Amino acid sequence: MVVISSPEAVEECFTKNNDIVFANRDETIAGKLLFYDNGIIGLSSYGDNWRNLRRIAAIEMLNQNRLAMFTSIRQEEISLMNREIYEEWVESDVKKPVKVNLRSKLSDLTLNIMMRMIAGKRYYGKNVAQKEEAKQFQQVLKEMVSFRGDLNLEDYFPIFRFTDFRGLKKKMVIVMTKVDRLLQNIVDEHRKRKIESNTTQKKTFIDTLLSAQDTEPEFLTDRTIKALTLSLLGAGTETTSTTLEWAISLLLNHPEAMKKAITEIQKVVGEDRLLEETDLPKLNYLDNVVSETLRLYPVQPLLLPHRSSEDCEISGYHIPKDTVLVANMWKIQRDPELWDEPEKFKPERFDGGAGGEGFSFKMLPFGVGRRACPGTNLARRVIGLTLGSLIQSFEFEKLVAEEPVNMTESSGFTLSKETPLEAFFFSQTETNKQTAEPSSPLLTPKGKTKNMAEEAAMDHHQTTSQEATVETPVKSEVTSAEETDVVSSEDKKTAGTGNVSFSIWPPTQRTRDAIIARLVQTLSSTSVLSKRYGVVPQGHAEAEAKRIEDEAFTAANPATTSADDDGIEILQTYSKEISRRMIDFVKSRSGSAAPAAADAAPASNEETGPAAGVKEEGKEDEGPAQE
Ligand code: HEM
Repeated sequence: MVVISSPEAVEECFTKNNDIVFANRDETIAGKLLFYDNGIIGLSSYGDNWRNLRRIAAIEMLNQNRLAMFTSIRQEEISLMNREIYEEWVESDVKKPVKVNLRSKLSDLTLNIMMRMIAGKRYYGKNVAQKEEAKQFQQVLKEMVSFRGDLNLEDYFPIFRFTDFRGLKKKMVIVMTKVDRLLQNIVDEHRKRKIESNTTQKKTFIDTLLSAQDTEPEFLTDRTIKALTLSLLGAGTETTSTTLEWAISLLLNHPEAMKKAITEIQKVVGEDRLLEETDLPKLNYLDNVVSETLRLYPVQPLLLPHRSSEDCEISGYHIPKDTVLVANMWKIQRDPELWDEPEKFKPERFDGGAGGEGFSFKMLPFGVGRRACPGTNLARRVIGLTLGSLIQSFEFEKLVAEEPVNMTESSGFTLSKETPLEAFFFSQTETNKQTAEPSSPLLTPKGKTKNMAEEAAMDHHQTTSQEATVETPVKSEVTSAEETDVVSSEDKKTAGTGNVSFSIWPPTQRTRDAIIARLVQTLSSTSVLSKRYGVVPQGHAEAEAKRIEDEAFTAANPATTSADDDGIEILQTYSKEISRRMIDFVKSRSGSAAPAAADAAPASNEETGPAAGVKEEGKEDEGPAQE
């Protein structure tokens, strides 16, 4: 094994021809038995299989366009986590901030984000639809993670290859059988839905892979799809949540930095809305905080082990084939020769960006070269957005005011905090807390609340062109109605068995006005709808928007629909009625025959499905979400 710990050596190993020489991975027993015979991206040997896996992951999931399509998932999940924290605080002792275990919250968050992007499923937190399946997933994941600390003697002493020391191999095979079954079920479920719905609509990562299966059947087998899923789940969740845990710990220990981050967010985003991903490029200090966290606490401090595929020379030394190469980035990123006050948390050192010339080969938390992390953009989006949203929505404090958060590092290949981070959270003053609304679904800065339709109306301002075809003013916030308990309006409280339940119908006048305003905007300014059917003059759009909303409100009222407990069905009807009327109006106005049905499909978040619009109403409006 060769360990390198200088930027010069890193450059020598991971550029030019040496980058190819060291592009192999070290094969392990765990990789063989738990990860499809080292068939996931991070463990696969350099060659066609690895190249294809990376290509597909990049094209179908990790490039900037695909990431932009999944923005709403990340924002929703972060909002849901914030809401959960908020509710815990509201439900706890009114006079105190609430103690929150951030490790588990952040871990749940990153798993939910990844699983929703991959398979449209959320398995953690309060709003879980498929509870039994979620339980199985959580259990299997726990079992997989439990192998992590195990040292496999077979990996180090070939003599043990043919034995099963401590029965570890057998246990791994059993766990892998469960993992495989679970993933196969998910793939089958997607395939079934694809056949039944007879649509080419591409939604989740697995959906796109199944479609691609038709064109690349030899490579994109079910096993490859499962291996890709496992690649991203394994590499993209804990890395991100652990970095977040370090970042929050550092901010708690550096109140002046926390203050600067808050001030920047207030300046750039303001106090009336929640931070969004599109704000991130303007939040330089927040970005510096993330970079400085990754410098001090790179989750993969030694990158992943690389293995040479042929003899080569490094710094004048002969390195034989099959040598394992480890790059000690932790050492380089704290080297006093390279960094001013290296042990200090100084986000300012990254003013001007961490990608600048001055940092090349001395700041590489994501690695470099052909085996570098392909998830860098996704990780930075999730970390920036989560960190910023938490800071913006809550005040948080250390458990013991006089003592710094314990920053002891755990042992092992991954650099995590030895003790899970817990902190006190609150979002307003004590007096406000007593009047806080427990139903608050989505927090706006520092605990102000906002109801879903308002959020939806706002959300559509940020909808990317890839996400939507036609914008509609109301949309469901989470995947399915079963999951949706997040909406509030008049907050009609009905005392239950000690719990409080809320109805989302009817919406407040403010909400209805927001929806009308959104409708006017959709009709009278440039949108996919107006591009196709023409822009409606402002005055006309205002009158029609009012009519459409009013008629939809009447049509959706419980007198004409079956009342449900929480109003979700009514809200969905309301949403559909608005969308239907809007489409009818623009079509009748253009006076033309209905255009190609697919082009007229109303907005639908890639996951939320038809709740947002007319999709269910009539075939003529059905069509694939455009990519
Ligand atoms: C803070 C978050 C993250 C950090 C610090 C990180 C860091 C790294 C590092 C150091 C490597 C190894 C590079 C090498 O061996 O030279 C790696 C590999 C990898 N990462 Fe990340 N990563 C993060 C998040 C993600 C995310 C979100 C994803 C995708 C969803 C991802 C997917 C991968 C994959 C697939 C590999 C294997 C690449 C290969 O072997 O070709 N990572 N990551």
